[in-house]
Amino acid sequence: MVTTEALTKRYGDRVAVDNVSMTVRRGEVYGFLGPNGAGKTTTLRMLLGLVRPTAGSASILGRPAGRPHPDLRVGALIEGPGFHPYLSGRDNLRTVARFRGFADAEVERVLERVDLAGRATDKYKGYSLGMKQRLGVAAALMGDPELVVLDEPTNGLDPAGMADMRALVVDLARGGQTVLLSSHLLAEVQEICDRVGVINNGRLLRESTVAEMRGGSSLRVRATPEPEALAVAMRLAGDDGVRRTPTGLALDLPADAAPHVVRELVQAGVDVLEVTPAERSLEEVFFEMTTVPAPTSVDKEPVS
Ligand SMILES: Nc1ncnc2c1ncn2[C@@H]1O[C@H](COP(=O)(O)OP(=O)(O)OP(=O)(O)O)[C@@H](O)[C@H]1O
Repeated sequence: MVTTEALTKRYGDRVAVDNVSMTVRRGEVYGFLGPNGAGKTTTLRMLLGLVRPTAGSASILGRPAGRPHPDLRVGALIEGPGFHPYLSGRDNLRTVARFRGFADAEVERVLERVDLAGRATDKYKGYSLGMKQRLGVAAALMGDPELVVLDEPTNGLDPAGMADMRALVVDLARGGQTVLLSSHLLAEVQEICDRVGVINNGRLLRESTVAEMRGGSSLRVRATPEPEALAVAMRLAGDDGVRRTPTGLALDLPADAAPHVVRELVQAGVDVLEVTPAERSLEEVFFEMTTVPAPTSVDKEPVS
């Protein structure tokens, strides 16, 4: 649905997007993940033809990015919706629909889709932030696009608004739409995305499925006495497959190995207090990828 090759955008000396090559596949929810200023919005703007790349190329639904085409079924919400405060949600969407050549029936369809039909006659200025954002998504959904691009769709929303937006994204994907969304929220991406591209300082650090990004699962074991437990753990998971943690041992074994581990520990006379399957969160992985080693004391400014 989307591919970019060495896509780059410079603003003067500043490189906002640096050699980004990414792929979004049909039917997936792709999370473009990175901290503020990482280059997410600039990349999305280039895909939509709102900003011209300095170098590299991008294609969207098989066509070069940035060239409008009547068959190009792409809907987008970039950097918050711009609606008229004194018009109702419905009238705002009707204005958009007229401009884009859609019938009023399409307005009703998208209002239903984002669960705003019941509040469609309320003025936009009276909407909650979550409703405003959903109205923006409704505008993006006109014409039933194959690809929906959403820039930080949950930014600034309260927990209920975030949950509504996440549910809406999952619902779009279930309905067959491909969703490309940006976010700085790892938990959110972990929850709703199939694949993730991690961007920092303009560079794409990694692109993979959420499961691949998090790596294999491990088993957390609390058992006593620990030296005996450690010996059994190393026999089962290998010398490199066991780590000591503040609460016990972490074994690089899948969750379904738990019964076997428990049996072996008990047979060795070890008391098993707890065995829990654990996966690394995307957050842990992200920090591993993006953390720059702290400067040594020699590099530090003298304290005055
Ligand atoms: N029009 C512009 N002129 C100059 N610099 C820009 C412009 N647009 C973006 N930048 C810079 O490019 C970098 C990437 O910005 P971008 O908005 O793409 O990041 P982002 O990941 O979307 O972050 P945020 O979540 O804060 O929007 C930032 O350093 C930003 O200051």
